[in-house]
Amino acid sequence: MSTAPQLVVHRDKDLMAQAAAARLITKIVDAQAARGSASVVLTGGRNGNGLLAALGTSPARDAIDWSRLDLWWGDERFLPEGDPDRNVTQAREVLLDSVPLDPARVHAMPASDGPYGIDADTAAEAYATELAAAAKPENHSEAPSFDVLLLGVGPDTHVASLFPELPAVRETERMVVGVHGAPKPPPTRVSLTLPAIRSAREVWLLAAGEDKAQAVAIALSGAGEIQAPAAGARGRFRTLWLLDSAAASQLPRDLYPPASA
Ligand SMILES: O=C1O[C@H](COP(=O)(O)O)[C@@H](O)[C@H](O)[C@H]1O
Repeated sequence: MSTAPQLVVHRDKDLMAQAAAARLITKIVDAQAARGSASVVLTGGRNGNGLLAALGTSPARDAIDWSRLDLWWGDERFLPEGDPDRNVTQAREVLLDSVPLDPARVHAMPASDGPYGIDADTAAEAYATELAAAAKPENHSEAPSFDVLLLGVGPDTHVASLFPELPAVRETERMVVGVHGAPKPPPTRVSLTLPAIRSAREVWLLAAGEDKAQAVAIALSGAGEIQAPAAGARGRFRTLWLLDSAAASQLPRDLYPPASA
């Protein structure tokens, strides 16, 4: 199953982050009530970290049972453990170090000084093995059925570390790949692929700011996923674009939804 994108436009990026955080808290609490635990795939970048920071200051964060939450990553900059540019380092700083997570449920992607050495392809294979171990037979996928998979949208329409025209966005079999020659530093990364992204129940794409406006308009106007990877990111039950008004400013009239403040 694949879902048509739904759009929610907020007044500005702070309100977008707070509303997305509130939405995520509800989704996690609901999933824990329905299935005992919840699984969320985190994204890096300004909007992903903005959401986590907003979640950290929300009084409702205590509604989450943090010990029954699995966290995964959509991509990672392939750098040494603790490097300030790693997505997991930034996520720990803005939120993860201040909540009572079960460390065994925090599935960070390998670092370049980790057990798989400096080979991003081997690191990607190891992460794929970890995903497969968490997948259930009824998922019919080599990846778990994540409750929510978050993706920041880059100004060039990249999501996770799937950049336009690079081999990673063309992958149709593997769940995780090493990325080489990324146009945004660092050049070496590890990323979920579109098939892995599409195994999620819900995919939420986050974009705020004028510099994202063109990417949002292109991805939502029928572009192909090889040229505009964000266009290929879809959830099985829901695909939600969470925007601020600046990022929505170049959307064609027929796509622009009423502002939801
Ligand atoms: O490098 C990355 O960029 C994207 C988007 O980041 P942003 O700062 O332009 O919002 C991010 O989602 C991805 O996880 C990250 O590795």
